[in-house]
Amino acid sequence: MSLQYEEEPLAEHYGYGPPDSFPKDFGYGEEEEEEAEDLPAPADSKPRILLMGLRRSGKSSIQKVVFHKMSPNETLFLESTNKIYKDDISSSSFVNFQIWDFPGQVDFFDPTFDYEMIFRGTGALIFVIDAQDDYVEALGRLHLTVTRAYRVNPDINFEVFIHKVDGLSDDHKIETQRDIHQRANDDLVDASLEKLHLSFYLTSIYDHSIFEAFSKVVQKLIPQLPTLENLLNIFISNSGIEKAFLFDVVSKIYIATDSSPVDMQSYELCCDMIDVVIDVSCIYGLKEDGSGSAYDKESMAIIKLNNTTVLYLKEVTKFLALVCILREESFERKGLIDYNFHCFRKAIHEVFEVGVAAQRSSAPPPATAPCSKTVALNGTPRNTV
Ligand SMILES: Nc1nc2c(ncn2[C@@H]2O[C@H](COP(=O)(O)OP(=O)(O)OP(=O)(O)O)[C@@H](O)[C@H]2O)c(=O)[nH]1
Repeated sequence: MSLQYEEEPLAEHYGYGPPDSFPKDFGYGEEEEEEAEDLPAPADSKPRILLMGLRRSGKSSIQKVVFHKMSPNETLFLESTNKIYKDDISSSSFVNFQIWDFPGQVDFFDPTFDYEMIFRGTGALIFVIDAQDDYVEALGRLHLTVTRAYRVNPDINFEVFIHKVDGLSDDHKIETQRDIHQRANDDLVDASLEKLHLSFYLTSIYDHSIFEAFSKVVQKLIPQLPTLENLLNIFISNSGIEKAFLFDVVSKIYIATDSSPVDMQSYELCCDMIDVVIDVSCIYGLKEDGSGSAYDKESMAIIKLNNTTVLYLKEVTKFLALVCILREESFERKGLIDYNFHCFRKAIHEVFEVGVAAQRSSAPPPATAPCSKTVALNGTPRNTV
């Protein structure tokens, strides 16, 4: 990557603009693109993450902020969604899913709304509740939605985002979460659906909580997660590193971390580092004619903070970066860290190659078969409906 001055706006290269400017090719070049074409997956057969909830609860904002780099303030001008918006993000992200954003007023009794087909190919259903509003109606809708979905596909992960909590005090946040948790689960017990598990998250697009919550949602859908965690544990313990995150660079959601607890500040620090690296790279890293990529095999960065902490970022795959937090003393053994990283990177590639091989050898299921999970090129499961 050579550092050259580039006059064109950032949006042209890294999707800071409207959704259409999101980079289609965030990778290194044709070789890997061709490999991807070996495994065609019709858009509609990709596993889905559904975003549902009442009108104006914040569904489109979440999708735009997390996957399209829209700034939170811009979401004030989003128009109401009036049909299902399918967003296929797999060409620019490790997250090989379609995100389906539903209009607030979905009617399950409408015969044109084939909810069985929709829920059958769904990996996760995110139900968004506006915590700044009266949530009684939202809870009724949540119950109706999850019970319908569960009957069609009990394997769906049900995730509830208690959203817009930026407007609440800390006490109010906890109280709201407790109340929503209690009422939603009581409704399920009344319907004899104790087995249906709901996970709750407090989220806001105005801080990193929405990225953290999305990270957890996506992690549950990655079959290789335990292997990735193990590899990260081995890597950090042999390298004197305190914390390591494996990031999907484009969305800044972390797809795995070592097993030490995640503290929000460390996560935010690593997210900010990715922003800095990509911004600098967009301005100074592209060729004069605008070709090249803001993130490639050469991408790496070291940031030394004034509190003897070092942040170290290295490229792992076309979509993934490893971001580590370590002490300055440990960074003196950079040679060892780099050697361990080399082994770690190789192992990650092997993990995903096994996934690709498994997918190649498995015969495609018939079109009418029930949902079956295979593994996609980038490692995420690919459900076929
Ligand atoms: N304070 C705050 N406002 C938010 C947050 N997320 C979204 N909003 C605002 O909520 C409003 C509605 O957001 P949308 O994303 O359009 O909601 P939606 O659920 O997609 O609405 P429909 O398309 O009508 O179903 C917008 O004005 C957003 O700016 C948040 O985390 N905090």
